[in-house]
Amino acid sequence: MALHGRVALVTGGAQGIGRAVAEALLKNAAKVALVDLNKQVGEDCKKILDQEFGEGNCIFLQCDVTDRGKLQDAFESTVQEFGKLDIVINNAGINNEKNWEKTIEVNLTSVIKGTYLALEHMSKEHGKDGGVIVNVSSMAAFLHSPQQPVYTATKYGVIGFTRAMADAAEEGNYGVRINVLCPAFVDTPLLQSIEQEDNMGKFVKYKDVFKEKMHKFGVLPPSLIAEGTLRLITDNSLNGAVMKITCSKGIHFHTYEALSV
Ligand SMILES: NC(=O)c1ccc[n+]([C@@H]2O[C@H](COP(=O)([O-])OP(=O)(O)OC[C@H]3O[C@@H](n4cnc5c(N)ncnc54)[C@H](O)[C@@H]3O)[C@@H](O)[C@H]2O)c1
Ligand SMILES: CCCCC[C@H](O)/C=C/[C@H]1C=CC(=O)[C@@H]1CCCCCCC(=O)O
Repeated sequence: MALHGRVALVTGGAQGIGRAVAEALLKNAAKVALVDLNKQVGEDCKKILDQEFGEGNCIFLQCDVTDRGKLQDAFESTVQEFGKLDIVINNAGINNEKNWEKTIEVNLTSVIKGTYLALEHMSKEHGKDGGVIVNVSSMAAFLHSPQQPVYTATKYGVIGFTRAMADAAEEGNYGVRINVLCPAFVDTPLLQSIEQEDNMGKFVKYKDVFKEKMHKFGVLPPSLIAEGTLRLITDNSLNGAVMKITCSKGIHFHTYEALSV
């Protein structure tokens, strides 16, 4: 899929990985809806992106992705503003082992909601023209994190759901490709949450262990994650792909043994 003139919705788009993806999309002449809970950061981000890429190419929609109605409104506002929807990046995520139910709501349940809403607006089964969905998981789904058991579970879940939905989309001829992104540590504000007892709960005592892992494995720039995301969007051969991004191997793909059925 070429990006020029395409319309993308990015959840968690106000900062971090989501903002980097939004910038990369705008650089390639796509239109972007930044969907984020944080009003101030989101409005500031939009102002900067408008200055860099011109007005009319980006909107900010304050929305809690766990609120199904608000998320549906954000999808509808995006189509109302730009006339269509081609790309959805379900990126919003949190790290909270104390309020772990919230972590499941944001990191997994809302990715499922966002995927189904994306299909309502892009799938041929709904009379639309097709598109691409990228769901954001983590390398925590491959090198599980004893300091983040529920975060780890949500990221495993995003991979399983996305791979199953990609097969469903192919079998059902939705015209939509669905891929999953698994970055290692990335230099964003999310990493600061490992210091907070409010986020880590009883696991905060292991924060030095976590920092040692960050030192060992390295920390990626958000721009590299954006590069990988654009590849998942533009490479029409990719559906059900599990992209890993690490300091040691860069952008690469996880392969699964074919089940002998
Ligand atoms: N930073 C990393 O090391 C890393 C590594 C692998 C995967 N990830 C994943 O990448 C995604 C983005 O993480 P990040 O590092 O950019 O984090 P971040 O905290 O910098 O940005 C996340 C954004 O999501 C928004 N958000 C949080 N909850 C929301 C909600 N309920 N509704 C709407 N928006 C909400 C926040 O306001 C924020 O702007 C997450 O899914 C995260 O799990 C991050
Ligand atoms: C504080 C919240 C931020 C969480 C960010 C991210 O989702 C976490 C990933 C790490 C969690 C445990 C790991 O080992 C994961 C990192 C594994 C890195 C593996 C690299 C392997 C390699 O380089 O070959």
